[in-house]
Amino acid sequence: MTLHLDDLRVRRLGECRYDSPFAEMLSTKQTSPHYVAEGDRVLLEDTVSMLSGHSLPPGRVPSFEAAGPRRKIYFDPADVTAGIVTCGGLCPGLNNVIRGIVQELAVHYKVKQILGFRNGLQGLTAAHRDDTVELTPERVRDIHNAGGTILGSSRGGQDADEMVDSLVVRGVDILFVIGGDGGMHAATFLSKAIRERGLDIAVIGVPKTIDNDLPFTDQSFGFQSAFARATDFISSVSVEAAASPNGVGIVKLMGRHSGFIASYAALAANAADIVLIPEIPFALGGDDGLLAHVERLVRSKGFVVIVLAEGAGQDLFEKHGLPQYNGRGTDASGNVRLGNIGELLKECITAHLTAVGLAPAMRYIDPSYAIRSIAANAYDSVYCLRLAHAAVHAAMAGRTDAAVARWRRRFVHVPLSLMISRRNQVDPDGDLWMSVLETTCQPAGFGSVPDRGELNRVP
Ligand SMILES: Nc1ncnc2c1ncn2[C@@H]1O[C@H](COP(=O)(O)OP(=O)(O)O)[C@@H](O)[C@H]1O
Ligand SMILES: O=P(O)(O)OC[C@H]1O[C@](O)(COP(=O)(O)O)[C@@H](O)[C@@H]1O
Ligand SMILES: [Mg+2]
Repeated sequence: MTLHLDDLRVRRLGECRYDSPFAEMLSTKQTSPHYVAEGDRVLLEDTVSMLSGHSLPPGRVPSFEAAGPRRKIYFDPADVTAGIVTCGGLCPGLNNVIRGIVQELAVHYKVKQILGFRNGLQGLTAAHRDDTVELTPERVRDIHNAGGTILGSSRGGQDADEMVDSLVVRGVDILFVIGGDGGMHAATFLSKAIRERGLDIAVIGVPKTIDNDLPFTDQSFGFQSAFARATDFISSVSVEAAASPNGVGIVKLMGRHSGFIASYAALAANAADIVLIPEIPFALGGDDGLLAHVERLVRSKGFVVIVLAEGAGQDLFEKHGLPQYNGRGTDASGNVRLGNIGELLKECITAHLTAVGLAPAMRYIDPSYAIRSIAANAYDSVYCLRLAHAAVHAAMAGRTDAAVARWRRRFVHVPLSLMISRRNQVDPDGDLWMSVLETTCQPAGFGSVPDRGELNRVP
């Protein structure tokens, strides 16, 4: 997908006429290695070859608007009611983002009111719109010390027009949607409905997901805390496997379509022999298949440690006639329910090793919810706070239909249309996967497999 400068422009509700509380602080600021001034832009691409491929003057090269406070703002803070909603699966740092948004809005902009909608987008339906939480600095003071979200979250479809009605009824001028790919889709549809009705409401997304599968953001918040926690489980399983005759340790981690958690956790633990991710299909049988490799490792080193993402090997269920582990339909938000690849591997590896006289000591764990329900670590706490500040500045300056993100270490505004335009996945030809191969010493592939494009097609 070739992107042009115009694809990266963010929508504005109108002219900024009010003085910003940050005007004085900004009066002397200009772009420096550590600051991108208002009006300057952040490059989409960062290699000489990609830049020279455009043959465009610098001002026309694809770039994002820099996030941050503006000298002039769109909304009169004294009249602003803001709303916050958290959607989808839990992720470390949700409370940090809520707290950061509330503090920035209340302390610096001194807005009129901040409402927390409960239990995800369900809170924006007619039946639940009046059951909001009044968010004040006092109410959010300690929430960042806990995982989860004080607002609650949910999956499940809601009608965009009904949600816009709720915003109108509750007098909301700015809505912050903290969500993953689903939440960003919902925010896009909300924005569209708002535009079609000619309403003056800003919608700003804050991209959230432990899967790190959202595009145009270096890493989504909470990802680092989540994979750090996953690392502990890999280390435990590896100790168990190493201490058992023919030990086989398997850790199944989250990651529906993207193997970032599995890859990073495996690198951090530096104890896995095999990493399996959705982006790289694999075969079980044959001399160059997964089972033969596992057998070789058990024979040569005495044990094997496998880290896998839940979305890996989804093509194997049909192929091996194992319908009992097959995924069934979709969840309430339309996400495909996956087959349990961990159980499938556990069964196939046990059967194979037993058949060749190496009956294994199987150590299988699935710590999925244990890694995403924790509080944010120090790094993510800083990141969440800065994203929250960026989200508030964007909204107060009348930006809408946009998300805030960190891109190439700078904070930027990304149109929501781009946030939902594709999925971020581990590139089998990229340097992250190369590091995984270098660390695990696993072969580049296991057996002959279906075409990658077929498997990873974005639905
Ligand atoms: N394509 C879509 N269009 C509109 N709303 C969506 C879409 N996908 C998901 N949603 C809504 O967004 C919310 C969050 O989506 P979900 O997939 O559960 O989590 P996440 O935001 O973490 O990806 C849900 O309430 C869901 O109904
Ligand atoms: O059991 P749940 O709540 O449906 O969540 C499972 C899914 O949530 C995730 O943790 C994150 O997904 P989202 O960020 O899109 O909500 C996935 O890795 C996992 O498949
Ligand atoms: Mg999602």
